[in-house]
Amino acid sequence: MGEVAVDAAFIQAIEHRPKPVRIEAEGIPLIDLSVLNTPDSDADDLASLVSQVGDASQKWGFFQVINHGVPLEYREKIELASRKFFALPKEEKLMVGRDEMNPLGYYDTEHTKNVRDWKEVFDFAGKNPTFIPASHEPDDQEVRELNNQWPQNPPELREVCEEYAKEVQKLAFKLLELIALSLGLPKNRFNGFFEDHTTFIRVNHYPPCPSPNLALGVGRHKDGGALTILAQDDVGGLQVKRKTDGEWILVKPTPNAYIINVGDIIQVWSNDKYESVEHRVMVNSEKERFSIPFFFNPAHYTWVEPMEELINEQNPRKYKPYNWGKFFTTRKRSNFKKLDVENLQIYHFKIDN
Ligand SMILES: O=C(O)CCC(=O)C(=O)O
Ligand SMILES: [Fe+2]
Repeated sequence: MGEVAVDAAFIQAIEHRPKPVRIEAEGIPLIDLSVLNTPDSDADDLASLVSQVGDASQKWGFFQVINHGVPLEYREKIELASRKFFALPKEEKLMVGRDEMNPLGYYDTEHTKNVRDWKEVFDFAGKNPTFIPASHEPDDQEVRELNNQWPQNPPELREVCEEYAKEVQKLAFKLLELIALSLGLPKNRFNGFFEDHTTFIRVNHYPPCPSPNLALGVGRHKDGGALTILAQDDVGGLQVKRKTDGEWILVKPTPNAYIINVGDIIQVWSNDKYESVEHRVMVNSEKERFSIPFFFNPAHYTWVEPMEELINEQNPRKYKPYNWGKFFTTRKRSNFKKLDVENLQIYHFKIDN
């Protein structure tokens, strides 16, 4: 049986394994952001863009953007440098290994829903230092300072990562404003939550896998933060769970586009108008794949709750407030070690109306 060539820790339950027939996304909207970078664009063009973002966030929770204003050279440089980093011997990569104290750096044993992912990652924070709660314990008020860990090799990794993060952050704020407008809120309604943001950027490397029918690069999950801005290479493997029928849809790579998805925080802010949609990553036996998600997250002390302006008698509040930093640290715990309990999810804060 050539089938089982991977460690049992990687094997998905039968119902979560990828199917041999793959459906490609026709439906994931492709949105042109050039209006944002055209100084004399008119109000109608902006209104049309806002409604496209709103429709896509509501129907799919996912969309791709082109003409997004992030110069291609930054993306090419980080891709090249991270290829060099992942090609290093494991011992060298582990010199910047993540541990329970510092969740930033190199890591190859992440578990999603308690099954090991077929990948290795390098995480760095968008702001250095970044502050998060010292523990997941609700009564512990202590705050921990996180610092990025940079490897010696390749020497340019630090600079290209920092430059990339700076550029993508500009796009993140533009998208945040479009989403606010699409909900009928003032453009800068969410901006204040991001002053001390806890954004982190992950470089994912998915090596070829001898049993792509049994394992996943990342198991099914929803992104816990506000927004994710993902660069994927031309190999493909990201699948999104279509809201209409629950089918897994492959997101076909579009050169130089970014894939955007609304995370759990926007779901809560929008009081469920928008939904953070489940996705996962398939691996294949021939090609390695690289992807770079930028997880745009608010300050750790943010209390996440539905926007007052969106709540009324017909549309009552659907969530109790929760603390983002505690949510984040609780989640991090479960992907560091295999826990017997279910991962913390936003529905744990749901109010039964
Ligand atoms: O690699 C990808 O395409 C997506 C990765 C992802 O969903 C994640 O890291 O949260
Ligand atoms: Fe994700």
